[in-house]
Amino acid sequence: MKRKESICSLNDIPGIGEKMARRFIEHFGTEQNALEAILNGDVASISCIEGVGQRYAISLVQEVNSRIEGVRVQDFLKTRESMDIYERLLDIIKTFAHTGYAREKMHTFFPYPASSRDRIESIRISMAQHIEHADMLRGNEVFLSLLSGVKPLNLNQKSMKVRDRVVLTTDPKKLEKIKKRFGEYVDVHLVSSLTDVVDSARGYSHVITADDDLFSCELPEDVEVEIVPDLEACEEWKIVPDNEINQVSRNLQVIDCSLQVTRIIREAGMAFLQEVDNVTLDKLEKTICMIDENGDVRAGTDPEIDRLALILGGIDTAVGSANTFANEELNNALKESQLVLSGQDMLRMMHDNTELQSVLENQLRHNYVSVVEKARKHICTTLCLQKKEIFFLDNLFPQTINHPVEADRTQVTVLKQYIKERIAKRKIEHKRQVARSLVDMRDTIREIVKEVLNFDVGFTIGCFSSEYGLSLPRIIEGTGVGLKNAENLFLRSRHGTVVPIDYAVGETSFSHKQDVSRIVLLSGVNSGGKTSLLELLAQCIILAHMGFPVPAAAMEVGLTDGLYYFAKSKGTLDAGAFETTLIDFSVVADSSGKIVLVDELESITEPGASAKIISGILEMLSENEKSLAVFVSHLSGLIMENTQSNVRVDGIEASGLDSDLNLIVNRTPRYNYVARSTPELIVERLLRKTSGNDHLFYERLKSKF
Ligand SMILES: Nc1ncnc2c1ncn2[C@@H]1O[C@H](COP(=O)(O)OP(=O)(O)OP(=O)(O)O)[C@@H](O)[C@H]1O
Repeated sequence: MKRKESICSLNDIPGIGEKMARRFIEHFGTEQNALEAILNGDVASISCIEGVGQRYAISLVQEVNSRIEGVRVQDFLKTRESMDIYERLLDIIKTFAHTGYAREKMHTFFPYPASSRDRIESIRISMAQHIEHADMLRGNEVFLSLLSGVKPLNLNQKSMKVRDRVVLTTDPKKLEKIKKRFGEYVDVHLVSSLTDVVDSARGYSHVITADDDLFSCELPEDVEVEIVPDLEACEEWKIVPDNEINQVSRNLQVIDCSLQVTRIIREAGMAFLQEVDNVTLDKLEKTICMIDENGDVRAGTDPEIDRLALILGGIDTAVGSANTFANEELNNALKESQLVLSGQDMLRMMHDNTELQSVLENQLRHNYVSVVEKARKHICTTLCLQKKEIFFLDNLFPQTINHPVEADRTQVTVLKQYIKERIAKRKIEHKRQVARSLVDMRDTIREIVKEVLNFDVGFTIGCFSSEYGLSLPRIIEGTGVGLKNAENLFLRSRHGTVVPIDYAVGETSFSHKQDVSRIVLLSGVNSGGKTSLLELLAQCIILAHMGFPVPAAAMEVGLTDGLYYFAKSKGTLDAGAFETTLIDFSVVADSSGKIVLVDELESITEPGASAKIISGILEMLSENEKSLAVFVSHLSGLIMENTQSNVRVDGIEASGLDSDLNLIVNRTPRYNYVARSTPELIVERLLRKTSGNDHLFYERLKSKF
């Protein structure tokens, strides 16, 4: 086991060089955030950093954990195959995660050796709560879909420059300071005359200044300047509320889902995130409701902005229908118009064209004025215009009579511009309000999202446990493993149902007739379930040492220092590979506590020699009081002939074939019983399934038994 270390900065983490540290800081915003992500095991977020894959992220988090806790994954999982079982277990558990965060964080759970009993105990304590949470909420579809919408906050995006805002100052010294603070987000200009101010201001919808000296002069009516005293020291949300809002708006769905998840957990009666009270949750919900995903003011949250937006959106249509209305009305009036001229009038007109024009115009003016006035009023009522806005339309229709009547587009454009500026100003105020609240709630937001993500970590384990009906094992003193109604998870996830097994090795209260043999040979029928039982033992032992519940109705286990699982080798090995296998096994000779599970080691060489090697290994193991071993073998008789030690032989036996020609197997081993491999049953099955030449072939083989 390694010495415990403390990690206080990215520099303390081996493997993170300067370049990588920069990427971490860029991604997480600050070094503190980056460090927190690593220490919290946020594999999902770390994997998103450019040039960091999931594998690296997992190994980095594991490495840091192992430095802090002084334990590595390999400390308990002593062989590649035990590591494989652990990884296959994780694959099953991970399918119960609702967030990528929890899915990846599962890699930070691993089995601890007996020396880390405190760590195992503390994880075990939290399990009851995880299972309770899962039982209450795993059937709640709304909750599950909200939880799936949560992911780590995206805080690494840089704020965009706001193009329609400018800060003006008359002081070159202030200019530098203001530029330094806000230059990245808004334009900052130096002005020295009223003309400068007007020129600068007209290009922006919002103008801010720190100095009131120059601006006390008379500004044109269309130039509005906001004076913010002590600009260098004022809060950022006043000048660029957009920054604070954008941090939230790009995470809006995540925050909203986290809020709803928090509420549902609490409504289910569970204590969750107690440091954030419901009043704060309400306030946060109200605040985030005021903005949309683009950081804009959400429609429906400010009646004045909504009114102005309606004007902007409806003005073209309203003017269009006013034109139509005016022309129709005028045409109707013209139809009924007649002109009666006196002789004198006629004479005057003959001499002067303008006279004709003025007579005609006088005749029509009354109709024209009343029609265009009606049309103009129609626009004002349709768009609910207010006094100042109506003023822009005073001259919407030309004074001189034109036919067809056409509203003056430039008037409309000026009104639109005015409305746009009003909206921009109003939005600034609205955004400032929102940003100010968000600044206060910045930590709360992080806390909520973080806690919900961590909730899913426990919830994942809880759902896994509830789905498979797992139970927490009882930790006992001494060397032993006992299982009641245990079910191999790999078989269950593949086949759905399996036959539950009772089995015990060593000193447990489940042990058969007080038999406390620690070293066992497991014999039995082909395809009887020996490998599956060995795997089942490994699964339960690994999960128990992780502090997790196990796939058994009950389990007793004495904690051990390491698990050695050796899977079945694929055939007789050549000399080199045989030597390597023996070297692999030499590790079992040390005096540490260990559980050794071995599947058909005999195939490494010829049966006689294998039996001798296996008996030698068993003898060594039996001499170590703290070791426990189960060796699956078809050579139990031969091995027992070669050993002097106290080795028990158990057996899984088949009693025959059922009507469908399947083996009738008792999957639970019989204690102290050498079960035959009964290959004759397989031959029998083939015999009964075939006919003709094949049948004759199997008949011949059968006669040999
Ligand atoms: N407890 C069980 N419940 C249901 N089916 C089981 C159980 N154990 C094993 N099986 C079934 O039996 C098959 C064979 O099991 P397994 O490979 O463990 O047998 P084995 O005894 O190791 O065989 P061999 O001696 O040929 O290596 C499994 O694939 C599985 O389908």
